Amino acid sequence: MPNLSFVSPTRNSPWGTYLSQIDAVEPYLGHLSRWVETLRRPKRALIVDIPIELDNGTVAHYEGYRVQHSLTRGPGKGGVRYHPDVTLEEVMALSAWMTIKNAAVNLPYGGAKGGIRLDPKTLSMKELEKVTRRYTSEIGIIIGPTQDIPAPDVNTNGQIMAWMMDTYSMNVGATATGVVTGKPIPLGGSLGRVAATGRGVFVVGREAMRRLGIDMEGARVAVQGFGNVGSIAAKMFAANGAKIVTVQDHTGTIHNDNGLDMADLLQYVALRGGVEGFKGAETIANENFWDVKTDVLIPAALEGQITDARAQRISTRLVLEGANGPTTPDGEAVLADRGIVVVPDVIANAGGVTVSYFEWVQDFSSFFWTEDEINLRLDKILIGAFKGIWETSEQHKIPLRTAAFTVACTRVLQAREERGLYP
Ligand SMILES: NC(=O)C1=CN([C@@H]2O[C@H](COP(=O)(O)OP(=O)(O)OC[C@H]3O[C@@H](n4cnc5c(N)ncnc54)[C@H](O)[C@@H]3O)[C@@H](O)[C@H]2O)C=CC1
Ligand SMILES: O=C(O)CCC(=O)C(=O)O
Repeated sequence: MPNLSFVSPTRNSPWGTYLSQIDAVEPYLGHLSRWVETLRRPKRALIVDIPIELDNGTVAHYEGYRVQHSLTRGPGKGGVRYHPDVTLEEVMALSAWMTIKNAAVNLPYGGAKGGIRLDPKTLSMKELEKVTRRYTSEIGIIIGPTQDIPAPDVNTNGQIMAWMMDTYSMNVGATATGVVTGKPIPLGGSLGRVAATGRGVFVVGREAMRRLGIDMEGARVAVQGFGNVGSIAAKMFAANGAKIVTVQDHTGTIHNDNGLDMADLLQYVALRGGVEGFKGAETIANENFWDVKTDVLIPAALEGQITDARAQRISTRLVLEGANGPTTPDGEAVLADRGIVVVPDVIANAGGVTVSYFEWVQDFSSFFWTEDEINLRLDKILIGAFKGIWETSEQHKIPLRTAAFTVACTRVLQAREERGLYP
């Protein structure tokens, strides 16, 4: 299985999952399959040591990464994750999924991702700021508004982006708003970016439901992960008539067969940091999340959640991937056998990077759009991209994931071919 000396993926690990997705698309690439090997290796991977002085006076070292999987269609683009389980292999896979996602919605970017192996909940704000600034300086040699543009991902947000933008700007001696997206509005952030990924999950989900004949009104929805992506997707599904029956986050799993009250739950989570203990729902065992009968299941937390064993138990019609890489190859095979449709991450959660692109364009032109303009353009791009992927899936009789990869990899490899190889 290992195709590179510096990682040891397994079949269902993130990079192993990505490689199996590339294997699946290869037969649909025609003469471009000659170039497919470029997709099986990252262009560039940087590992950095991040030493900081903690509040108690001791020195701690953290491991950070920035991987640029592809720069063929434009600058690298993709988020930065803070999590204790972050590894080089995971960041490689996340960066590769950015290449595919950006091409699937036809944004003029390659793909990149970054991360720091740490638990931000154990750090004070001051320590978090130090880690962020040091990490930004260390990766400063490969990022920049026309080179690679980070953004928020798990456990990072507008504040982290503000520190990154400020550090990079200090180092280059000029304010560089375009170096990161997902910034606070006063620093050149875009209206609509915070909600964009969750909004996109809803918009793409609604399109898929329409095609599959699933009524939005009363549809039973379960959501794993109630952070930026999961909470906003859940709110939009509920606002459009669906019933959010089950929500799981890192604190626990709650269930209400009549539908959870989203306004109350959002307020509760904002105050308490998690869903555990929410009144108006029963608490169920975490593993039972996978047994709840639903019409739509939205994994919106981490990779590798839908394993073979869980896929056997899932009772739903549509899996809508808010998270990156939530379904393992073994899990996906079982879902396919059972006739459960999967709308893949590379289109379902592409709303965030699409509005990041709008933010980058607005920063370059110093001309800012209204939220209505942003949402209109976002919906149009996602609906158009999903239509193309759906039609490709019907044309070749292939799953939506392979169809999305066919559209995206064709764009990347066409660009690769036209650029040529020689320096
Ligand atoms: N923020 C963004 O714009 C985008 C995020 N994504 C992906 O969406 C997913 C979620 O990201 P965000 O919402 O931004 O992160 P977040 O940090 O805002 O929220 C993460 C959520 O996952 C939950 N979670 C963590 N570990 C869990 C576990 N073991 N079991 C159940 N729940 C768990 C947390 O409690 C939290 O509710 C990730 O896969 C990320 O890569 C994809 C596209 C864009
Ligand atoms: O907004 C961005 O640039 C990237 C978001 C991201 O990391 C993702 O789509 O997974």
